[in-house]
Order: sequence, then structure tokens, then C-alpha cells
Amino acid sequence: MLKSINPSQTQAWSELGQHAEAMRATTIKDLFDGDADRFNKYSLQFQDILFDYSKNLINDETLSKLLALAEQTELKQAIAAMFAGDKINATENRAVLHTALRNRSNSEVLVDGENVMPLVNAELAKMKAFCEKVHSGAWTGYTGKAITDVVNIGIGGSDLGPVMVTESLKSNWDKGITPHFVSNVDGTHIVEILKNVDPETTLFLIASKTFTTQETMTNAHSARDWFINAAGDEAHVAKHFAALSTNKDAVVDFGIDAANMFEFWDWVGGRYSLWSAIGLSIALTIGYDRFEEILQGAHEVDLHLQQADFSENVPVLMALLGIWYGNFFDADSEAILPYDQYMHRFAAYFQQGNMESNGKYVTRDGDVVNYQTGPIIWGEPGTNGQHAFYQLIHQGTKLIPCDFLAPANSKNPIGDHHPKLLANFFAQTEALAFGKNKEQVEAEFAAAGKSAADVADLVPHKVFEGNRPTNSILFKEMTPATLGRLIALYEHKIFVQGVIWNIYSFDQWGVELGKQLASKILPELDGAEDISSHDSSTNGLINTYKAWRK
Ligand SMILES: O=P(O)(O)OC[C@H]1O[C@@](O)(CO)[C@@H](O)[C@@H]1O
Repeated sequence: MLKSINPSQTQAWSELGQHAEAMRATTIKDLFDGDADRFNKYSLQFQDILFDYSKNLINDETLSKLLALAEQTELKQAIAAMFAGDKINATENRAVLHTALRNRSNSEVLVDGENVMPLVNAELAKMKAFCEKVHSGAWTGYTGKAITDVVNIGIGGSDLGPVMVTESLKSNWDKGITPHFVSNVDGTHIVEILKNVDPETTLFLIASKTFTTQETMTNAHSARDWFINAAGDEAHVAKHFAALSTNKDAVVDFGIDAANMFEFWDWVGGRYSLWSAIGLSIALTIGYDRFEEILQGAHEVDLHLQQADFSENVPVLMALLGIWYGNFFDADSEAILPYDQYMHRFAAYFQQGNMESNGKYVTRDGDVVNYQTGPIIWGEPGTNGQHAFYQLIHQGTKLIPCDFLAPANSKNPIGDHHPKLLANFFAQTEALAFGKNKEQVEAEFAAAGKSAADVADLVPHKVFEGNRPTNSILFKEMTPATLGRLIALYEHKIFVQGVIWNIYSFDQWGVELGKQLASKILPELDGAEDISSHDSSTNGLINTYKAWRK
């Protein structure tokens, strides 16, 4: 059993606090001015990914203290425990083994003494066979036509991963399958999707780890009704509905043939499940072989996490840098800014991945933490963000550590100018780090023939403090393996931070109360009478809704 260590009680934490005071007296610019070799010292290449963390407010002493924090919170032991199948998801008494799903070395992975790899490999083989049937046209719809569209019905981890991966790899959509995703219980979502698909050639994947999630079950029943209405015979459901779940009984109860169920297990967290049967929509869209390449990329990071010295361990460094700003510089959020339009759902994916994992205020001992834990994760693709929120990042009052990601080679290098606009990726981190001081602003005005008197009022508004930290993650091009690596890097960053914060990262009790209260309110929405069972606000809102409802 892992020790419960309060990080704020460690020697390293105390030293980091003092060191942070000292570092407030310097700037990223000072650090670069003092070390011509800074880039080489503070960047790492992992396969086809360059991780440049030199534009951070750190020096060797900072790193030494952060690494000591990892040591003193027994990170090494925690990593070993996860891969050994220990029940580190203690409140649910489960192991955490999404890594087994991509364990391409096929080494033994024990859960309760049983090697789970045969189960994993059998399910992958079933996914592969199914993809081959669909892609070859051997699997047809009820009128004998090949499948052309897949509608994945799921939410949270049963949606965000497949959406993000299929979008990120859109240049690989060459299997004749178009994916669609329904997640929101707002009827608009499924109505708008069903407008664009043909019941004769559409396969529905009901993706739900528990197969009890209200939104997913509601959408699944609506899809089933729509399909039966179009096909005219319930018997045709078997050709057009499959389930991705851990709950076989609920799948069969819904009316899906158990043979059309792709299984995963309770030691796979929902937000870590795209590597499992939940990834079937990915495999159908880009091909099973490429799906395996995603697994392979992630597996390489799993080995890297376990084997690399922490000083050269990318996810560990990503985690420690986040702790440096979150716990010693009061940063509340982190921005993920991919300069690749295909990665437009990458930040959204890690909103759940990070915030549902580390949005916790109670330690593994059940005590309320006395330090910050998980950050708010947000972000949009570059260069759009530059025209939306970069103003605040550059000149706002909040410290927002940013991860800039970009492929060196776009999938669509049209014309001469588009690829070169990647200059923004380089320029933004340079501007954030080094800024533009008063003297530089005045000199620019003078060069433009403006007298100091004329521009005196404007100068303060055009000064950039800089000293705003960023990581740059440059990769050669977006491939399935590269995406697998990138996702696993962020997954393990989250895991490492949870260990150091001494919190449970793999349960999500915080999503239960809202669901519980919604179940109580649901029947109260029936009928026209006013309700008074809640506080005055909730009563007022519900009663107004009922008065306005058509
Ligand atoms: O896959 P399922 O069981 O339908 O859960 C969907 C999502 O709901 C949750 O909010 C848990 O209730 C997420 O953790 C999960 O990914």
C-alpha cells in the first residue's frame, strides 16, 4: 500500500517555497541572458517529439528541488504500484491499468493474480475482425448495403477520446467510414446527427462503461426508435447496433446481442478508455492497424515513464512544472494551445482527463488539502486563440502557464504562405517569455517619428512584461503513433501530479451529487403545479420553466 505523504510537509516543499521567493526576483529573460546554452539544457527529444521547457522560470536549483519533491513523495514507488496492478483507485477498490490496453510488449499484467493480457488481446482481435468485416463489406446493413457511417453514442470518456482522436487523425479517414458523435442529452444533438445519416448504412455504437449513464441511454433509445421506425423491423437492430461496455447484463437488457458487445473492464477509467473497446469508432474510421499504432506510441511513453530518470522524464517534468506554478506561483489554470486545426478537441479532452482526475480537495487520508490541486484546463487551436484570449495571457493579471504544440509538417501545406504562418507558434512563446519593455516601446515610437510627449500616455499600454512561462512541444507530423505519445504524456503528467498532491486521481465522486439531485427533480417537472421542495432559487427556476414551457 502506498504511503500517504502530505507534500507540503516535505523538506523539498519548504525549500521550493523559499526558492520561489528568490526566483520572483529574476525573469525568464535574465535566465536566458545568463546562459547561452539554455535551450539545449532544458529541452528533451522523445522519439519524434521535441519538448522544450526552457522558457520557464526555472534554473538547475529549481529542477533539483522539484525532483527532490518527486523523490520525497515516493513517485517511483507509485509508478511501480500502478503498473503492478495495485488497487491505487482505492475508493473504488480498483486497479488502474489503461496502460495494459496498450501493452504492446505483452508482458504479464496481473489483476487479482490473473494475467489480463489474454483478455486485452482477445478484445483487440475481436475489434480487428469486426473492422475487417465492416471495411470489406462483409458486414452489411439490413438492405445488404455496406456500412458508411458510424454514430458513437456516449459522453465524457466514452465520447471525448474518440472525438479528439478521429479529428486529430482526419487525414487518415480512408476506410469509407464517416464518424459521428452524439453525447448531449439535449435532443438537438441526436436530431442534428440523424439528419445526416442513412439508416440502411449506419452503425450505432452505444459507448458506456457502466451502460447506465442517463444521457447515453436516452440517446441510445432515441436512436433505436429512429432506426426501427425507418427499418420497419426490430430484428434489424442486430446489424446496426453494437455496445462498448463493461456491463454485459445492461447491454443485453437494452436489446443488443451480446455477440455485438465489445468489452472492457473496471480497471479502465472512463477518461482513460479510448485505448479500449471505446476506441472502436476510431479503428473503424482510420483502420484497425492505425489504431494499433496509437497504442504503440502510448506504450513507448509508458516505458519511458517507468524507465527514464526523472530528470529526463518528459511527463514527470511536465508534472513538476505544473506544480511549480500552481503551488508556488498561484497559477489557477493551464492552457493547451495546439497549432494544428485537426487538434481542435485536444484541450477539451484533457479538461475531463485532468480536471476529473485531479479536481479533488481531499487527500488520500480523507483530510482537506492545504494546497492547490488540479488546475483549470482550457485552450483552443492556434492561431485562433491569438485573436480571442491571448490579450489576457500577454497583459492580464493572471499567470497562465501555456503548452504550445505544433507539427513541423502540416497535413495541408497549401500554397507558400500557410505553412510559414507557423511563425506564430515560435513568436508567441518568444513574446510571452521576453516581452517588450518601456525603452523598446519608446524607441519604436521614436523610430516612427513620434515624439515622447505625444506618446507618453500610450507607452504603458504597449509594454509587455513578458516572463510568462510556456512549454513548446514540436513534433514532426501528426501520425497515429505521435498522437498516442502525446496523449500518454499528458495522462502520465496527470498521474504524477496526483501522486505528489496525495489525492486519488482515478475516481470521480464529484459528478454524483448533480446526477442525484437531477433524478429527484425529474419527476417534479411533470404536471403544471408549482413545486416548493427546494430552496427558493431552485423552486423559482423550476416553476418559471413550467410556466413558460410550451
Ligand atoms: O462511460 P459511462 O459509464 O457512460 O460514463 C460516462 C462518463 O460519465 C462520468 O461523468 C462518470 O459518471 C465520466 O467519468 C464518464 O467518462
